[in-house]
Amino acid sequence: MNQPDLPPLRDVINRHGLFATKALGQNFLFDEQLLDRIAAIPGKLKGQDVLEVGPGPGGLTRALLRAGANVTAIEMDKRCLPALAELSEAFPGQLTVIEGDATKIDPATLFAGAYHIVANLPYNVGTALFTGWLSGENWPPQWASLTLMFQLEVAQRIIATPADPSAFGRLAVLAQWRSAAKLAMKVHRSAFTPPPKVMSAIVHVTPADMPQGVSARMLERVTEAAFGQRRKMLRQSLKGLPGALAALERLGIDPQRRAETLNVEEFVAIARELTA
Ligand SMILES: C[S@@+](CC[C@H](N)C(=O)[O-])C[C@H]1O[C@@H](n2cnc3c(N)ncnc32)[C@H](O)[C@@H]1O
Repeated sequence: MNQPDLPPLRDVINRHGLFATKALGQNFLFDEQLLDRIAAIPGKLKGQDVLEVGPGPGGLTRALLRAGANVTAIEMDKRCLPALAELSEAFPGQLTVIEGDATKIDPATLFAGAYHIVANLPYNVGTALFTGWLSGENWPPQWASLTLMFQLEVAQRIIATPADPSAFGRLAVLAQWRSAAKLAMKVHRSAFTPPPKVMSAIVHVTPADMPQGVSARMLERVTEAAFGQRRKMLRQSLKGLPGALAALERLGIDPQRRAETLNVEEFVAIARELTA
């Protein structure tokens, strides 16, 4: 496919005066090879719908458009809109830009069918968006995959198992009980302008089967209680959740264990026992 000639991203930034703003979590990526590798993580995107949160000057957006995706991008920073309009012109009919706050827009209202979410997320809202996309009783979700940049430490919490007790917690259970979550790529801090203080990583998540007979809300209540007091034994941390101690007994789970020693399946089993 013929690709349009695009100016280097640094020129775009300079021409539009897009100096990075810390309050908006702006750390831009300029390395187009790296951006193409990120856009390849979800698999073939030709003709597929993609939601991008926070396109900024459009580095990742270009890569997604080059891969043939139809991109809907939500950006809060008005200053970026002229640069994104140029991209729209370069890839006719492939890019729709919505000016707004992604935390206030339900992606389901933007797409008729399945879509992928790909984003170099603003760190200040990344975890909230991620947990929102993974929550709710309806499963499978309308999104077909999530490909998201996080601080490395957050990425490690998402993919953690009880073998890594300091990282394993609510985020891991939420990301793994009905999805497959993997660390797709580590990204060095020097790849960003300006470089953030910490390293980053891209997590790739695809929906899996939802275990039968378990309410998502109940699982959240169990993990909230258990990890809310993670140093305490379950018999203490789950005491306030009606029926939880009896459920542990029925399941043969030792109430003297601590939350971080339970695997995802055990959390699911407890929530199932408590789901009416
Ligand atoms: C880490 S930068 C990534 C920029 C670009 N995608 C890249 O990879 O170079 C995050 C972007 O998200 C935007 N942003 C921050 N909060 C947002 C929100 N609540 N809704 C939509 N965009 C937001 C910022 O303005 C910024 O452009």
